[in-house]
Amino acid sequence: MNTELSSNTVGTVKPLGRLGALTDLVIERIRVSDHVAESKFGTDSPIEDPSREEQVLEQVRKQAGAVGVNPDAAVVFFRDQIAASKVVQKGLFARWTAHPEEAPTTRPDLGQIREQLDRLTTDLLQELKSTEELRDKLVACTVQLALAAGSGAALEQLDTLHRQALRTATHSVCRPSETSDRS
Ligand SMILES: C=C(O[C@@H]1C=C(C(=O)O)C=C[C@H]1O)C(=O)O
Repeated sequence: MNTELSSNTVGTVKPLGRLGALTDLVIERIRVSDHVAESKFGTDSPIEDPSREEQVLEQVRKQAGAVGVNPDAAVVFFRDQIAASKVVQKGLFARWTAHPEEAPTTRPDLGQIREQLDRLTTDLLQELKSTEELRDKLVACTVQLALAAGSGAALEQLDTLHRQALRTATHSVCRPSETSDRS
Protein backbone atom coordinates (compact mmCIF):
# COMPACT_ATOMS: atom_id res chain seq x y z
CA MET A 1 0.00 0.00 0.00
CA ASN A 2 1.19 3.50 -0.77
CA THR A 3 1.39 5.27 2.57
CA GLU A 4 2.73 8.51 1.17
CA LEU A 5 0.27 11.38 1.45
CA SER A 6 0.55 13.83 -1.40
CA SER A 7 -1.98 16.36 -0.20
CA ASN A 8 -1.46 16.66 3.55
CA THR A 9 1.02 16.07 6.27
CA VAL A 10 -1.40 14.94 8.93
CA GLY A 11 -0.44 11.28 8.62
CA THR A 12 -2.90 8.46 9.04
CA VAL A 13 -5.54 10.27 11.13
CA LYS A 14 -8.81 10.08 9.23
CA PRO A 15 -12.21 11.78 9.51
CA LEU A 16 -14.10 10.32 12.45
CA GLY A 17 -17.13 8.10 12.74
CA ARG A 18 -19.17 5.85 10.51
CA LEU A 19 -19.04 8.26 7.56
CA GLY A 20 -15.30 8.85 8.03
CA ALA A 21 -14.13 6.73 5.10
CA LEU A 22 -16.73 8.21 2.71
CA THR A 23 -15.85 11.75 3.81
CA ASP A 24 -12.15 11.01 3.38
CA LEU A 25 -12.75 10.06 -0.26
CA VAL A 26 -14.96 13.12 -0.81
CA ILE A 27 -12.15 15.34 0.51
CA GLU A 28 -9.64 13.50 -1.67
CA ARG A 29 -11.79 14.25 -4.74
CA ILE A 30 -12.03 17.91 -3.70
CA ARG A 31 -8.24 18.04 -3.41
CA VAL A 32 -7.83 16.49 -6.85
CA SER A 33 -9.87 19.48 -8.12
CA ASP A 34 -6.90 21.70 -7.23
CA HIS A 35 -4.87 19.72 -9.76
CA VAL A 36 -7.71 19.96 -12.30
CA ALA A 37 -7.60 23.76 -11.88
CA GLU A 38 -3.80 23.76 -12.26
CA SER A 39 -4.12 21.75 -15.48
CA LYS A 40 -6.68 24.17 -16.99
CA PHE A 41 -5.58 27.61 -15.76
CA GLY A 42 -4.17 29.71 -18.60
CA THR A 43 -5.32 27.22 -21.26
CA ASP A 44 -8.38 26.96 -23.54
CA SER A 45 -9.86 24.14 -21.41
CA PRO A 46 -12.99 25.44 -19.67
CA ILE A 47 -13.76 24.74 -16.00
CA GLU A 48 -17.06 23.21 -17.07
CA ASP A 49 -16.94 20.35 -19.56
CA PRO A 50 -20.47 18.97 -20.07
CA SER A 51 -19.41 16.01 -22.23
CA ARG A 52 -16.90 14.82 -19.61
CA GLU A 53 -19.58 15.26 -16.93
CA GLU A 54 -21.93 13.02 -18.95
CA GLN A 55 -19.16 10.44 -19.25
CA VAL A 56 -18.55 10.52 -15.47
CA LEU A 57 -22.27 10.13 -14.73
CA GLU A 58 -22.60 7.33 -17.28
CA GLN A 59 -19.78 5.47 -15.53
CA VAL A 60 -21.52 6.10 -12.19
CA ARG A 61 -24.81 4.71 -13.48
CA LYS A 62 -23.21 1.54 -14.84
CA GLN A 63 -21.00 0.86 -11.82
CA ALA A 64 -23.76 1.67 -9.31
CA GLY A 65 -25.89 -1.09 -10.75
CA ALA A 66 -23.01 -3.54 -10.47
CA VAL A 67 -22.23 -2.56 -6.86
CA GLY A 68 -25.89 -2.65 -5.84
CA VAL A 69 -26.40 1.07 -5.19
CA ASN A 70 -29.49 2.84 -6.52
CA PRO A 71 -28.21 4.41 -9.78
CA ASP A 72 -30.42 7.51 -9.50
CA ALA A 73 -29.27 8.19 -5.93
CA ALA A 74 -25.66 7.65 -6.99
CA VAL A 75 -26.06 10.15 -9.83
CA VAL A 76 -27.48 12.75 -7.40
CA PHE A 77 -24.46 12.24 -5.13
CA PHE A 78 -21.99 12.54 -8.03
CA ARG A 79 -23.67 15.67 -9.40
CA ASP A 80 -22.78 17.19 -6.02
CA GLN A 81 -19.18 15.96 -6.36
CA ILE A 82 -18.96 17.61 -9.80
CA ALA A 83 -20.51 20.84 -8.44
CA ALA A 84 -17.95 20.81 -5.61
CA SER A 85 -15.10 20.40 -8.08
CA LYS A 86 -16.31 23.45 -9.98
CA VAL A 87 -16.57 25.46 -6.73
CA VAL A 88 -12.89 24.74 -6.13
CA GLN A 89 -11.83 25.41 -9.71
CA LYS A 90 -13.73 28.73 -9.91
CA GLY A 91 -12.37 29.82 -6.54
CA LEU A 92 -8.78 29.01 -7.49
CA PHE A 93 -9.10 30.67 -10.91
CA ALA A 94 -10.37 33.83 -9.16
CA ARG A 95 -7.54 33.65 -6.62
CA TRP A 96 -4.84 33.14 -9.25
CA THR A 97 -6.24 35.88 -11.48
CA ALA A 98 -6.27 38.36 -8.58
CA HIS A 99 -2.86 37.20 -7.32
CA PRO A 100 -0.81 36.00 -10.29
CA GLU A 101 2.16 35.37 -8.01
CA GLU A 102 0.13 32.51 -6.45
CA ALA A 103 -0.72 30.95 -9.82
CA PRO A 104 0.71 27.48 -10.55
CA THR A 105 4.01 27.33 -12.36
CA THR A 106 3.61 23.77 -13.63
CA ARG A 107 0.68 22.23 -15.51
CA PRO A 108 -0.29 18.64 -14.63
CA ASP A 109 -1.80 16.39 -17.28
CA LEU A 110 -5.63 16.49 -17.26
CA GLY A 111 -5.86 13.01 -18.77
CA GLN A 112 -3.97 11.48 -15.85
CA ILE A 113 -6.02 13.47 -13.34
CA ARG A 114 -9.22 12.18 -14.91
CA GLU A 115 -7.94 8.61 -14.52
CA GLN A 116 -7.46 9.37 -10.83
CA LEU A 117 -11.04 10.71 -10.66
CA ASP A 118 -12.32 7.54 -12.35
CA ARG A 119 -10.61 5.42 -9.68
CA LEU A 120 -12.18 7.59 -6.99
CA THR A 121 -15.60 6.98 -8.57
CA THR A 122 -15.18 3.26 -7.95
CA ASP A 123 -14.05 3.78 -4.34
CA LEU A 124 -16.83 6.28 -3.61
CA LEU A 125 -19.50 3.92 -4.95
CA GLN A 126 -18.17 1.17 -2.70
CA GLU A 127 -18.47 3.51 0.30
CA LEU A 128 -21.96 4.59 -0.73
CA LYS A 129 -22.86 0.91 -0.64
CA SER A 130 -21.35 0.21 2.77
CA THR A 131 -23.00 3.28 4.33
CA GLU A 132 -26.41 2.74 2.73
CA GLU A 133 -28.22 1.65 5.86
CA LEU A 134 -26.89 4.51 8.00
CA ARG A 135 -27.58 7.12 5.31
CA ASP A 136 -31.25 6.13 5.32
CA LYS A 137 -31.57 7.18 8.98
CA LEU A 138 -31.86 10.95 8.94
CA VAL A 139 -30.87 11.81 12.49
CA ALA A 140 -28.06 9.28 12.87
CA CYS A 141 -26.71 10.17 9.43
CA THR A 142 -26.81 13.92 10.12
CA VAL A 143 -24.90 13.46 13.38
CA GLN A 144 -22.30 11.19 11.74
CA LEU A 145 -21.90 13.56 8.80
CA ALA A 146 -21.31 16.54 11.09
CA LEU A 147 -18.69 14.51 12.97
CA ALA A 148 -16.93 13.28 9.82
CA ALA A 149 -17.05 16.60 7.94
CA GLY A 150 -16.01 18.66 10.97
CA SER A 151 -13.10 16.40 11.91
CA GLY A 152 -12.11 15.90 8.25
CA ALA A 153 -12.02 19.64 7.52
CA ALA A 154 -9.92 20.24 10.65
CA LEU A 155 -7.53 17.31 10.11
CA GLU A 156 -7.02 18.15 6.46
CA GLN A 157 -6.72 21.86 7.30
CA LEU A 158 -9.22 22.87 4.64
CA ASP A 159 -9.47 26.58 3.92
CA THR A 160 -12.78 28.44 3.45
CA LEU A 161 -13.00 27.58 -0.25
CA HIS A 162 -12.43 23.86 0.29
CA ARG A 163 -14.84 23.79 3.27
CA GLN A 164 -17.48 25.34 1.03
CA ALA A 165 -16.77 22.62 -1.54
CA LEU A 166 -17.10 19.96 1.18
CA ARG A 167 -20.54 21.30 2.11
CA THR A 168 -21.58 21.18 -1.55
CA ALA A 169 -20.21 17.65 -1.94
CA THR A 170 -21.97 16.27 1.15
CA HIS A 171 -25.32 17.95 0.50
CA SER A 172 -27.09 14.70 -0.41
CA VAL A 173 -25.19 12.15 1.71
CA CYS A 174 -28.11 11.73 4.13
CA ARG A 175 -31.04 10.68 2.02
CA PRO A 176 -33.77 8.92 3.97
CA SER A 177 -35.83 6.65 1.73
CA GLU A 178 -39.63 6.88 1.87
CA THR A 179 -40.09 3.79 3.97
CA SER A 180 -37.15 4.03 6.34
CA ASP A 181 -37.13 4.63 10.07
CA ARG A 182 -36.28 8.32 10.35
CA SER A 183 -35.11 8.18 13.96
C1 LIG B 1 -13.00 17.82 -13.05
C2 LIG B 1 -13.24 18.44 -14.21
O1 LIG B 1 -13.95 19.67 -14.28
C3 LIG B 1 -15.37 19.68 -14.24
C4 LIG B 1 -15.84 18.75 -13.20
C5 LIG B 1 -15.99 17.41 -13.49
C6 LIG B 1 -15.95 16.39 -12.40
O2 LIG B 1 -15.95 16.78 -11.23
O3 LIG B 1 -15.88 15.17 -12.70
C7 LIG B 1 -16.12 17.01 -14.84
C8 LIG B 1 -16.07 17.91 -15.86
C9 LIG B 1 -15.92 19.37 -15.63
O4 LIG B 1 -17.17 20.00 -15.83
C10 LIG B 1 -12.77 17.91 -15.49
O5 LIG B 1 -12.82 18.65 -16.49
O6 LIG B 1 -12.30 16.75 -15.53
